[in-house]
Amino acid sequence: MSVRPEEKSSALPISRKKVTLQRLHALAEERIPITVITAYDYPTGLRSEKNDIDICLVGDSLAQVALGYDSTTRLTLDEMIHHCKAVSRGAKTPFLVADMPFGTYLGGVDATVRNAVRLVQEGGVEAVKMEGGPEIADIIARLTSLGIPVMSHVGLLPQRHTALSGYRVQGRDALTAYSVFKSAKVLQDAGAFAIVLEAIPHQLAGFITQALRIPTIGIGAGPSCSGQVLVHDDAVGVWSGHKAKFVRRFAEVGKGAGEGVASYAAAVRSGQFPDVVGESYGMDAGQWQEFQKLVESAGMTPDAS
Ligand SMILES: Nc1nc(=O)c2c([nH]1)NC[C@@H]1CN(c3ccc(C(=O)N[C@@H](CCC(=O)O)C(=O)O)cc3)CN21
Ligand SMILES: CC(C)C(=O)C(=O)O
Ligand SMILES: [Mg+2]
Repeated sequence: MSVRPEEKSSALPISRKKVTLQRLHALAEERIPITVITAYDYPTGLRSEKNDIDICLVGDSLAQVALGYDSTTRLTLDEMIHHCKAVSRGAKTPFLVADMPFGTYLGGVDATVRNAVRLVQEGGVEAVKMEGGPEIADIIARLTSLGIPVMSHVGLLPQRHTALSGYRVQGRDALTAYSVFKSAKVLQDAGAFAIVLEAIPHQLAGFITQALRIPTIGIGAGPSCSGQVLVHDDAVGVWSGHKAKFVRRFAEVGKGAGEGVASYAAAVRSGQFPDVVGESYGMDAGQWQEFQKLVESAGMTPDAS
C-alpha cells in the first residue's frame, strides 16, 4: 500500500460522498494518499469538511493546542467529548475519529468499552484511536468485535512522554525498529482499521506500510505511508509552542490573526474604529426627541455635569 510521489497523479475523481472504512481501504489500495488533519471545534471541523479531508481526527493534542495544558495526559474524557460534539457538527463528510484520552483505555476492557461508547454516542465520532502496542491488542479486538472501529498509534506515543523521557523519535535502532514493526502487525491482527506511525524513520514506515493490509497514516514518518496526518494548528501556522521537525506550515494564520488583533486594538485606541452605523442602526429625529422626553419625565436626567 505504499505511495510513491510519481504515482500520486492518477487520482480517482474526488468523491464528496461520506467517507467510509471501505472508501479508506480503496484509497490505500489505489495508492491515493489519505489526508488526515486534526480538528478541535466547529470551525476547524467545518474546514475539514469543506476542503476534502478524508479523516478528521479530534486529537488529544487539543489538550495543548486548544486548552493550554502542558501534556495530553491532562485531558479528561468529558473534555474530549465536549470537543467531539462541536467537531461532529461541522465535519459530516470526513470519517470522524477521536483519540481516547490518557487513562480511558487503561482500566480494563469493560471500562474501555463504556468510554468508547460515550465518544461515539455523546461525541458523535465514528471510531476511536489509542496509543500503544500488543499490551492493548485485546482491547482493540473487543471494540472492533463490538462494531467500534479502532485506529491504532505506534512509534512516538505522546501520552507516554514521561515514561519515554520526552518526545523522541522511535525505532532508530534495529531492535526498537523491529519492536515497532511487530506492534503494528499485532495491532492489525487485533482488528485495527488503520495505524498511525508517529516519528519513526521513513525506511521503517515504508516497510511497515508494505507489510500491512491496513493503511498507515504517518506523522514524521516520511512519504511512503498510505496517508499523512498533521495537527491543524501546526499546518496553518497558529500553534506558537514547540514546533517538531516534521511540521510544515502551509499557511501563516497565526501571524495574520495577531496582526488583526493588534490593528483592532490600535484602531479602537485611536478612534479609527468604529464608524457610526447609519441606516438600520439609526434613530429618526422624532423618536430621539420622544426618548429624551421619556427620560426627563421619569426624572432620570443624566448625572454627568
Ligand atoms: N502542536 C502539536 N503538534 C503535534 O504534533 C503534537 C502536539 N501538539 N501535542 C501532542 C503531540 C506531541 N507531539 C510531539 C511533540 C514533540 C515532538 C518533538 O519535539 N520531537 C522532536 C524529536 C527529537 C528527537 O527525537 O530527536 C523534534 O524535534 O521533532 C514530537 C511530537 C505530537 N503531538
Ligand atoms: C497528531 C495525531 C496523530 C494525534 O494523535 C493528535 O493530534 O493527538
Ligand atoms: Mg493524539
